[in-house]
Amino acid sequence: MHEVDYKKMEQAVTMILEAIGEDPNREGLLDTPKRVAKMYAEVFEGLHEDPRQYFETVFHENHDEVVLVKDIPFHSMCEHHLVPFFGHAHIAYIPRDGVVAGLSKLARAVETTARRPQLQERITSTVANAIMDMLNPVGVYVVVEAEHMCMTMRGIRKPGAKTMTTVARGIYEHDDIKRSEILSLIKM
Ligand SMILES: Nc1nc2c(ncn2[C@@H]2O[C@H](COP(=O)(O)OP(=O)(O)OP(=O)(O)O)[C@@H](O)[C@H]2O)c(=O)[nH]1
Ligand SMILES: [Zn+2]
Repeated sequence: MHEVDYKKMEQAVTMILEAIGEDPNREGLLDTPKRVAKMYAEVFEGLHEDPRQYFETVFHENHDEVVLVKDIPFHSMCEHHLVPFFGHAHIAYIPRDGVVAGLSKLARAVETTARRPQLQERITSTVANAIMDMLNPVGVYVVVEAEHMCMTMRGIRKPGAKTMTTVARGIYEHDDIKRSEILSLIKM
């Protein structure tokens, strides 16, 4: 388990406040470095976690059609600007030989993967690969939609712009009908 260096984060936040011309000693800012350090520790707590851990326990159920968990909300931090991006992940897979995961574990995999400096594409592929590696399903299709604050509050300033990323593995790589089925279930 990697220990977070709170002291170092507090010093860094104090330096940022000084650098923008603030007075880190004024009353309202006195506890800010501590709060920010705690906040970063929380939003980056998935950094040294492996989402595959959630699929170590599996169940056996005679279900050979799609399992889709949709509208899984997540928050992450864009690795380029360290500002939030957030939205929803949708995860579909077709079990092989009746090997299914606990439903909450799909959401846990998203949560762990999102809680580190990230790119939306990498969240999408990391989750898909973890399920592929651990459940060996017939196919996995992961769709992520998110709004990036780095495109909203700064830079290009386009609030409302949504980024969609998809990763298809197994049967979904070559089967557009199966992919369309998932996309229409997501829209329902
Ligand atoms: N592919 C990808 N790009 C991202 C993600 N989050 C942020 N970005 C982009 O990362 C890019 C960084 O571009 P740079 O030119 O290095 O940085 P910048 O000058 O701050 O860019 P602008 O945002 O265009 O002002 C920007 O285009 C962001 O929109 C992500 O999850 N995936
Ligand atoms: Zn960004």
